[in-house]
Amino acid sequence: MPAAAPAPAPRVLVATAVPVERDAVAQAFPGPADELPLPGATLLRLGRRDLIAAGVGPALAAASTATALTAAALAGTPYDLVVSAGIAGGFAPGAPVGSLVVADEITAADLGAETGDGFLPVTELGFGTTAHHPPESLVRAIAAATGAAVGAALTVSTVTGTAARAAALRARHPRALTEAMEGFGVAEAAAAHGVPVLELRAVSNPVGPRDRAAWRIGDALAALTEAFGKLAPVLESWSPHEPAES
Ligand SMILES: O=C(O)c1cccc(C(=O)CC[C@H]2O[C@@H](n3cnc4c(=O)[nH]cnc43)[C@H](O)[C@@H]2O)c1
Repeated sequence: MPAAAPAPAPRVLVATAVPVERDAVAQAFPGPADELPLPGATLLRLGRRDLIAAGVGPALAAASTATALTAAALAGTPYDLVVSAGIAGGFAPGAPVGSLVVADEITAADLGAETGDGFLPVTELGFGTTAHHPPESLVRAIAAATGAAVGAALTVSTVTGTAARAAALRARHPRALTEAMEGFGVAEAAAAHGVPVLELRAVSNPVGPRDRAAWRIGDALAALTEAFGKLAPVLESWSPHEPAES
């Protein structure tokens, strides 16, 4: 009997916030790129990987990601995996500037209600969800290939600018390694389509008191390019058999 043909590499959508992050990811995938206009955003197609600068913040990131997922599904070429990627703030000491983090949990850290007794997550108000969980085996494989630390990636709508807020977030989320603004929005869109999600972040600044001089965006973008270079073979050999979670 002839050997079965190898499964095609998974179709992957990488959603960054801004074009400079998208271009840092694209540098890891040499070859010609096609541009495909969508409502509100443009896809950059590099083989079986599509890259989108989905916008800053969870709402725009969710809308753009959902548009790309829907367009792919309607074209009969649905994605197998969505990756939220970009720069982030890092919580000390686990995620120093320049380091890489792959999320085993993507958490909406400020989705809820403030009360006299503290913050209540939206789930305790009886709504929705506050966390998505990427496929465990893929997270482990990516950490091994890239040297990324594994932990929770927080998504916020307001960038932390004080030590007190950083401490409050860490008290509520002791496993948090990063803070960024898109991961949960991207994950909500992926979950609505039943597609697994990852979040990969390169740390550009510490989470804490506002200090623009301490930002190392260039270093973080270079770390992102290097990480996606190491990630490519892992993604290509990954088989999307682990069920998507919510
Ligand atoms: O002006 C400031 O103080 C300031 C501080 C942190 C981030 C910003 C941004 O406008 C960048 C938002 C953009 O980058 C990601 N990002 C990077 N670092 C962080 C962070 O510490 N907390 C939240 N988001 C961060 C984020 O995902 C956005 O795409 C301005």
